[in-house]
Amino acid sequence: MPRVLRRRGGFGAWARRLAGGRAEQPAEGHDPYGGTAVKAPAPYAVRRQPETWPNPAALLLMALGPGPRLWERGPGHPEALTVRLGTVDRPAPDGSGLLPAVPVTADLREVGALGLAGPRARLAGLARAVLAQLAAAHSPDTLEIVLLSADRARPVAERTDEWSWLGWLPHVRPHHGQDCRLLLAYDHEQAAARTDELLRRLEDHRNTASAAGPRTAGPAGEEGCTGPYTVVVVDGDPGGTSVRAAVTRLAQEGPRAGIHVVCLAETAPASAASPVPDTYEAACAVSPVFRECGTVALLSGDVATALRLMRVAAPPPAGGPRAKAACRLPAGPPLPTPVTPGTLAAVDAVSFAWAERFARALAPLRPDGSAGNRPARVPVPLPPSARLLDELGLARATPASLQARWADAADDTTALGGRAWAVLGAGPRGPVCVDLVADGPHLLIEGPAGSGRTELLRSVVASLAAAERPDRLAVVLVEGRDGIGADGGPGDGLRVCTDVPHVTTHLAANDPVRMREFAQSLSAELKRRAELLGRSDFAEWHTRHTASGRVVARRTAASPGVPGPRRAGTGGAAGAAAAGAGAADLDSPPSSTLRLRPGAARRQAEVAPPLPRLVVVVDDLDALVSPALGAPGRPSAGSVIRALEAVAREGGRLGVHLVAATAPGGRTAQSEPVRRATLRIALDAPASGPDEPAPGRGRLTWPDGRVTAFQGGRVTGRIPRTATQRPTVIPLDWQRMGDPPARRSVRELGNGPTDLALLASALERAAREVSAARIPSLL
Ligand SMILES: Nc1ncnc2c1ncn2[C@@H]1O[C@H](COP(=O)(O)OP(=O)(O)OP(=O)(O)O)[C@@H](O)[C@H]1O
Repeated sequence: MPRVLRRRGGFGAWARRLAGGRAEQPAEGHDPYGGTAVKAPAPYAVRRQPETWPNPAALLLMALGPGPRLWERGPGHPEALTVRLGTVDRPAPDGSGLLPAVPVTADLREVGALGLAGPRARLAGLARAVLAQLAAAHSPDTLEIVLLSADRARPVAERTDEWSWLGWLPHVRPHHGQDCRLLLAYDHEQAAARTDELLRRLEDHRNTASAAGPRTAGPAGEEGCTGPYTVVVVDGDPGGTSVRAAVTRLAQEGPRAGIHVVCLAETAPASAASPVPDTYEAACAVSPVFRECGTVALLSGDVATALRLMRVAAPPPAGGPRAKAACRLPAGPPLPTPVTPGTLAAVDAVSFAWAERFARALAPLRPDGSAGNRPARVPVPLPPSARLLDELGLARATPASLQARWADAADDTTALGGRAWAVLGAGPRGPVCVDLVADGPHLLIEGPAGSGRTELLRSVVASLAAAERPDRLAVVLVEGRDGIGADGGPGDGLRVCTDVPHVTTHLAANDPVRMREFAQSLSAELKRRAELLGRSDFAEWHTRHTASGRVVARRTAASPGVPGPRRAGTGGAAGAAAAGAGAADLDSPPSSTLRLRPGAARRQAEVAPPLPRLVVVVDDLDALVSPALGAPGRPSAGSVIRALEAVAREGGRLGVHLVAATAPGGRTAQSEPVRRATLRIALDAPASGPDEPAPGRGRLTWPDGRVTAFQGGRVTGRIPRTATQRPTVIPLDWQRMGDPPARRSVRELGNGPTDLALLASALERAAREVSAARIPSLL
């Protein structure tokens, strides 16, 4: 037992340790290793409560449990990114003797980048101890770890063997869309890919920060970053000139964006034979990034079990002390040097076996925090394709999950007239969702042929339906072009959406009589709404009528054996409204050409509410504005356009939204639906090639001018094989884990139903469960 423990063991000593303060510095002026004796402010805390920084034994227990302290430090935690590097015995503040093994720590947020140097075996042990602490204290949501071990001075097999334990940590998985299986780099290409990803993040952070305006300065004069964090382990020389420059930039600017470099350099231990300045220069020669570290720890002593932790600063020139930053200027001759003597401690180091056991214990664990508690997602490159159901969070679209969403919408007092949320696809920070009520009322999709306009309209219909029940939101489909096939396949325009229970009407521009009838019905519906609302707008009317409890028609549950709720009143929309929700609110119904959907009228029991939201979805608007010569719908296209123009003008107040897709430019540019769209999407021309994204790539411009790029969610694809429960077994090759995953096209399950068909069937069952009344058709 160490002498100090024998002398000061027991509870008394433990209590005194808890009351500890800062580390004592060795006497100024005497430096057995020959460093420049500059009096430094105590750079690293030897702080209170040593248990804040658990020792390796406690760490392993945290992982194996897993113990309650696992991942205890969230973003912005006062001890976030603070690691213990060793321990020191020091006098108790009350002079009662020595406090044994008081932790010596470094806070990466304070030091920016941390350098560790020493003989390989001990250096690896220290690095393992540091990374294990970080992984135990921070969840993978809060911290990701990136390894760059591409130094060709050592054989790759040696490097992969040494770091193979790290690959088990959940923190090295690419959670932000990085193009690899694990955030590891063992060769130049992988190192370049990892640093490019991090530099993009840095850039994005800078853009976000400059958009947000000046911020308060955090520790070390940096803008405080409250996570998520990235620790980049740079083992030796990171590689060629470009990667070296990138890592240097990350070490300098990264801390502002929560990116911290931990640089490892293999050197002889600092000793009388290799004084501190020589060891430091040797480390800088091994890895140029070492010079960028704000604090360095040099292993020292004959067997390298001691550690010298030193702040790095410019040597004091004749004129007086200089700021550390000054010596980074290319013109400034003085190079940074560690401020000796620093703190001398006994090093923390763990074995490979310890680290592998620890990492494998963490491997199967995932944070269970609700999405709301998680740190903001960092922006990621857009995926080459996206599946709408995944973006909707409905990978398993069940009636129960849809009912839960509808119930949530019903409780939403800010969406009294019904939610109109449309998820477009995957964006840089998760799903991109527009709210036609708050950001609309109208949405325009422009794009050249084949850019995915029709598919995006289908996704809009599907996601609107997932967000609100069919008696509170109805959808009307209009195909501007007459080119609809008869097989009902995915290339079949908007017809594939007609199984969604919210869809009341489907019009194709191929029958002038029906088109004219539709135009009249739509105009009459606008008129009916205007009369019903009087001077109030849609939201006011719903506020009033929700307060008086008269809006949603309640109905008795369907008796067993009676076919579900595909039914409505027989008197047209206005008649149904009058019967359902208080005829006193209605003036005499306007002359109406509304007719029920064929086969929909079965029973009088359920009555549609009078004023659901209505979304008119129009594909190929340009073909309606300028119909081709000889197009069958040409004679009546004008009447449909006039009705759509009325929707564009007056729909916002009446709870009627327009979602239209068109080719850009031409005569449509002057039409009301285009001019009045507050939300605008521009889709890119389709491109072919293995690295090109699928159609549906575009940019959404919000009403305030912000632009969000997204990859449109596909909804007519078939369930991917990866969505099934079958495990995949692949050989583990650490060296290749940093490569982009093999690009295999997503194999879809044979001839199964499309995602849209699956969703439509779940929507239909959910509608039946909640006894949703059917909104009458416009035709
Ligand atoms: N988000 C998407 N993800 C994957 N594939 C898509 C996506 N959107 C569209 N596609 C595919 O691209 C092709 C063209 O799509 P779509 O018909 O929607 O384009 P469009 O702009 O309406 O063009 P057109 O009017 O000429 O048909 C289709 O084969 C469709 O399956």
